[in-house]
Amino acid sequence: MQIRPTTEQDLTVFVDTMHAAFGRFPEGPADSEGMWWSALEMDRALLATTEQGAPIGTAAAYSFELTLPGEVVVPVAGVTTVGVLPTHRRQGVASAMMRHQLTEVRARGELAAVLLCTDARIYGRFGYGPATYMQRMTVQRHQAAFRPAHGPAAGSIEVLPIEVLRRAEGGEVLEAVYDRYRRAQPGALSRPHRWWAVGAGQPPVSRAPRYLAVHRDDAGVPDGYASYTVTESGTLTVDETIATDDAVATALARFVLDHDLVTQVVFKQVPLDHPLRWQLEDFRGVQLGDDGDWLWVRLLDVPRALTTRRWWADGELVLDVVDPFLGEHGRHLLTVRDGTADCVPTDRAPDLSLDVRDLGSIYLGGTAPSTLVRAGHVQAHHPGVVALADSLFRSNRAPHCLHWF
Ligand SMILES: CC(=O)SCCNC(=O)CCNC(=O)[C@H](O)C(C)(C)COP(=O)(O)OP(=O)(O)OC[C@H]1O[C@@H](n2cnc3c(N)ncnc32)[C@H](O)[C@@H]1OP(=O)(O)O
Repeated sequence: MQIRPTTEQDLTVFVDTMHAAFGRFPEGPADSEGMWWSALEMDRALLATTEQGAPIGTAAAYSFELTLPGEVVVPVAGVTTVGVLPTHRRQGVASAMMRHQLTEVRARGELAAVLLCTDARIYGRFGYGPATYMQRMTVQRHQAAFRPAHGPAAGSIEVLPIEVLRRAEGGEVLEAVYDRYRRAQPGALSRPHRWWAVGAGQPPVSRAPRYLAVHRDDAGVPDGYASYTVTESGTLTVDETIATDDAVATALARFVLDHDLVTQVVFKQVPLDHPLRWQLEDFRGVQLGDDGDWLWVRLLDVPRALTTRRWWADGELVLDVVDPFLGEHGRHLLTVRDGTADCVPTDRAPDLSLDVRDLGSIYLGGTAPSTLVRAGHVQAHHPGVVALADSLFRSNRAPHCLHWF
C-alpha cells in the first residue's frame, strides 16, 4: 500500500473512490458545483493505493479556523472523506492515512485537527475526542409565550425568501453575519469563502430553497439570521440561527415562534445550554432530543494549545499526557494567571494523568474533567485537583459548532 498526495486532476478518482467506500452513487464531480465536495482542497487530499497504483482509500482536510475560549482564532485541519474500499478494510489502510495526515497537519503548524464522525468508535484510537455537543429543540407554538421580562431585541426583522435574493447578495449577508458570529463562539469553525461561493455543504450554505429571517441592527447592518422552511402540516424547521448576541438570537426565536400557519418549531442543532426554555412562561414548552456529539478535537501540540486559549480562573496543574497513536508522552506544568497560561515541561508528580483524546474533549470547555474522572479515563492523583481542573477548563460559554463538512 502507498499513500500519495493528489492534485485537481485527481478529483474524479478521489470522489469516486470515496463514494465507493461510503456506498453512495454520486453525481459526477465534473458538475459538482454546489455539491459538498466542490469545496475540497485537493492539495490537502490523500489517496491510498495498491502497489500497482489502484486507489483503495481517501482522506482529506479543509483549512479552517477554530475559535477557542476567549475569542482566539487558530488554523486547524478539518478532516473529512476518510474512506477505505470495502474490499480493503481492517488491514490498517485508514490508520496509515491518519498517521500520514496528522504528520502533515503538524508540519503545517496547525495545533489541532478536528472532524465530524460517522461512527463514534473509529477516531478515539487516533487521538480525537468529542468536544462539542448539540441537540434538537422542539417548541409547540401554543406553549411558546415568552415571560414578560424579555423584551424584543433592538433592530428589525426582515423576511427574505431566499429565491428572490440574488445569490451573490444573499450569500454576502449570510457570509458576513456567520463570520462575525463564529469569531466570538468557542468551538465554531470558519466557513471559507469558497464554501459560500460554490454553495457547498448543507443549507443555508448550499443553495437549497430556504427562507431567511435576517435581523439588522439599528444602523441597518445585518447581525443575525435564521434559515428555515415551513411544511404544509405546520412544522417550521430552523436549520441554524446565527446571531452576534443573545438579544438578536431571542428576536429571531420570537420571530419563528410567531409565524402564522405554524403549529411547532424545530430548531435543528442548538447548544446544550440554549436559554429558550428559561425564556418561556411554560418551561416544559421546549422538548429536547437527538442530543449528540458534533466536533471532535485532536490536539497536536499540547503546550501551544494550552497557552493559546484563554482561561477564567487561576491555578496550577501538572498534566501527564499520553498519545498512544503517535507514541508520545509529555508532562506539563500548566500555570494560569489573569486569563493566560504558561505551560512548561516538568518532572513534578502529576495532578492528572490522561490520554490526548480526553484532553481534546475537555480543551474547549464543553466536557468537564470531573466527568472523565468519574468515567475512569482521567486519573486524578488527589481529590482536590478535580474541582480545580473543572474551574480551570470551563469556558465563558458552551462550545458549539454548526458547520457540517
Ligand atoms: C471524518 C470522516 O470522514 S468520518 C467517515 C468515516 N468513514 C466511513 O464511515 C466510511 C465507511 N468505512 C470505511 O471506509 C472504513 O471502515 C474506515 C475508514 C472507517 C476504517 O478503515 P480501515 O482501513 O478498515 O481501518 P483500519 O484497518 O486502519 O482500522 C484501525 C482500527 O479501527 C477499527 N475500526 C475501523 N473502523 C471501525 C468501525 N467503523 N467501527 C469500529 N472499529 C473500527 C479496526 O477494527 C481497527 O482496530 P484494531 O486496530 O483494534 O484492529
